Amino acid sequence: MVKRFRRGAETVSALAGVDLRVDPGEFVALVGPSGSGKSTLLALLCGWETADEGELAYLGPLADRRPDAFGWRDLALVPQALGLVADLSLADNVLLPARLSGTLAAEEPRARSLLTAFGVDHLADRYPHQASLGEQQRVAVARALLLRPAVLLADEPTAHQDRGHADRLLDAVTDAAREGSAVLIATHDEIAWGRADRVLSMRDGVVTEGAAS
Ligand SMILES: Nc1ncnc2c1ncn2[C@@H]1O[C@H](COP(=O)(O)OP(=O)(O)OP(=O)(O)O)[C@@H](O)[C@H]1O
Repeated sequence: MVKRFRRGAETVSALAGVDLRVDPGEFVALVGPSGSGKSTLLALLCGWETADEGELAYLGPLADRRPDAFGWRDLALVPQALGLVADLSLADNVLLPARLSGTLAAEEPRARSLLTAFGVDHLADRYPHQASLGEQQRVAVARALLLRPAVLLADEPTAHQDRGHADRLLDAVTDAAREGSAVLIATHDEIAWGRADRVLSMRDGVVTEGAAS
């Protein structure tokens, strides 16, 4: 896939010909310097942006559908900016995918257990602005995991965490892959690279297999 952005007279080639495949059950870490195109790739994969050239195809039960029409059960994203809803409590943010899919009561126990696993259960009734950035990030990951999405995308999901909380998030992400999700996370966290099934390196809008030396 190729993606260019216009910046005044300048054209930025954010993705210069990216070719990748992620299978169900696989945990793939995407590493690369700032500005190399990681967020742009995730934006294409979730349907926020469209490629200028090339093709994005989801297979299996997601085949022949556009990602911008996917529900939270199909694809969940943890964006770099987290995207929590400011006027919902942290618990209600986690439960939002269930509320939108009409399965609120059924998912309440899982929401509670994710909040507990991520050490934010005692903050369940607070609003995002009343929580630290790291706590908000853990809530955003819990929301993404809630409905066990077929595709899980996350942009630097451990960026605001200490090692202990980062490891708990990585445990949950690894579990998601073991339960069948196709997982792709952009990360600078070297521990995450070690836990992934595969590492892809991104530089100047190009992806190569393996960690860059
Ligand atoms: N909307 C946009 N308009 C113009 N240029 C953009 C836009 N979005 C991204 N870019 C440029 O595309 C390139 C790739 O950006 P991207 O955000 O994908 O990088 P990244 O690898 O995710 O960086 P970081 O690790 O800092 O989040 C950068 O040169 C960036 O400045």
